[in-house]
Amino acid sequence: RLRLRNLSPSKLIFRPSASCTGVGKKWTRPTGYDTGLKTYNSLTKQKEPLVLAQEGIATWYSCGPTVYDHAHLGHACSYVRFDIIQRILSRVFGINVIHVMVITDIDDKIIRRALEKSISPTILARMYEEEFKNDMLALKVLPPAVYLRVTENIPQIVAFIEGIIRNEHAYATKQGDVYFDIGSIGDRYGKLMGAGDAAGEPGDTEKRDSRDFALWKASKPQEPSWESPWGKGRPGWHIECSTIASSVFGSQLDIHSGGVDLAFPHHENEIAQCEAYHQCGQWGNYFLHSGHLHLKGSAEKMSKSLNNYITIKDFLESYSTNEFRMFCLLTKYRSAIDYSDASLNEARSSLATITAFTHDAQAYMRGQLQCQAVQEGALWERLAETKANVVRALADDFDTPRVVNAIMSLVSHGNRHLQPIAKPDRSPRSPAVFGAFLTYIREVFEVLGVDLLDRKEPHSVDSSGTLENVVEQLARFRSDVRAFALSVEDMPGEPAHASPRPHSEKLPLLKACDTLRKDLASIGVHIRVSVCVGQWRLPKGGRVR
Ligand SMILES: Nc1ncnc2c1ncn2[C@@H]1O[C@H](COP(=O)(O)OP(=O)(O)OP(=O)(O)O)[C@@H](O)[C@H]1O
Ligand SMILES: [Zn+2]
Repeated sequence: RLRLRNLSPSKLIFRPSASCTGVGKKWTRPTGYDTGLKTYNSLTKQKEPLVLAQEGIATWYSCGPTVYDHAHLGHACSYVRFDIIQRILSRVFGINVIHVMVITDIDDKIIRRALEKSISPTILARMYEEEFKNDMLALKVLPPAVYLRVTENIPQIVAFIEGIIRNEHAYATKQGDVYFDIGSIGDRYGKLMGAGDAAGEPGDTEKRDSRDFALWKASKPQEPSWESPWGKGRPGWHIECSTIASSVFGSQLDIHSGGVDLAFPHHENEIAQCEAYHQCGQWGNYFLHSGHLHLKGSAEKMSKSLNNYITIKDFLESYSTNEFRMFCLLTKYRSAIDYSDASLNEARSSLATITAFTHDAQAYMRGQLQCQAVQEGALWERLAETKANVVRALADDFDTPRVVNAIMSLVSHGNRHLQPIAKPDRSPRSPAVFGAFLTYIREVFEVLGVDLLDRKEPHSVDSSGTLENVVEQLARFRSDVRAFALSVEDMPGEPAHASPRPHSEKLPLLKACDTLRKDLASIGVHIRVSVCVGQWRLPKGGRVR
């Protein structure tokens, strides 16, 4: 253990004071800082109060991708969902999340794919790692505090295995493999998912128990390998995560995350290794698992190995980052999610409804949209209720569908008051409360990583900004012309009580205004009839097609 500490510089920077708790198989509620939130813990299969070892800090380890192919929407879904949770923890509840992610840059699939392509496994892995990071940036996933590669942590992994052997929970075989000795921890194996498949990994006949899994694999010809006390070889899969998480966070971890497929055997084995190495009863306090993304109608998850995937890049040709996030927000992070054009269109249309409301609220605030008087007090109350409901939903296992529902209901409430009226009305106006609706809705989505302002690349901001100005000028001009056409002068010889009608000479002007409105509508720019100034709405993306 001392050797590992010496080899791991990150330990010098951050070492939590709390040590791991718990004995036996049963989960022990951690001691420390109660966040007031509840989260579903796969260790207990129920929601538990989220208690962190240190006030205001969450140590979080997540399994990263195995980089041998393009990242797909399954990955996107898992990492976006956890990004949303981390944003909620930090931006709503003020918790500093220290997130560490491993990049699996050596394993059987990488070696196989590199051989097929006749390139080195390192080159292959770096290529797809870079692509993964760029895809995550495109999806606005906040990067972890640090990415750590397996191949850059081999001495730490060797030292960690030595520690487990020293504690008599692992053994080396004559062939130069090292196995975890499941029998040595008795019935404590299986605290996450149960004892699992009795057959275990296929392999060495020198295994003491068929369930024993590899910590170190003796090298085969043509495979990358590293020196070790057991001869040349490379790490098994699970040991990378136990070592890297421990090298940064020590013997105790608040939160561990990954897709649900990783719960067994990967996370189960990580737990066994860490508790054997640190000689403690509860290394990771909370295990969070995200549900799988499936192509609609398919029972299988989207997967590189099944070759049934859509890459993130291809997806972003047709849909936006905001739309993908909204698609993720509409389901709970733990549930399986069906991918189809219909579900993406539902996300698109929810976003469009919210954006339309923000435009209408702005038009109302500018005085471009005239509506009937509103009961302002009731609107303020409604806003306060929504705020409280949103925080309650977020604190209840990060229930984002409930949050979206609460916001949609606020929007439809606001929309009911923003119906344009055709006749001037001198009743009092309430712009401030609509401003409050608008900023609150923007803030909530900003926290969740959806940018309602939809800021574009600089060049498109310019062109859409110019277009907005042109359309605004046009709407104003049309509105002035229309007001003039509708104005009624006293006509000599007509009785004062005659119903006011525009002069017949002005009728072509009114017709032209109408035609302009219809023509603009056909290209997606909607001018809503209002007595004051024309209010218009641009099509999505600010482009006139
Ligand atoms: N279809 C999916 N839905 C949700 N999460 C997924 C999906 N596919 C992979 N993940 C998650 O993405 C993360 C990285 O996965 P990894 O690169 O190890 O993929 P994998 O499961 O090996 O991929 P594949 O099955 O495509 O080969 C893991 O947490 C995994 O659970
Ligand atoms: Zn892992």
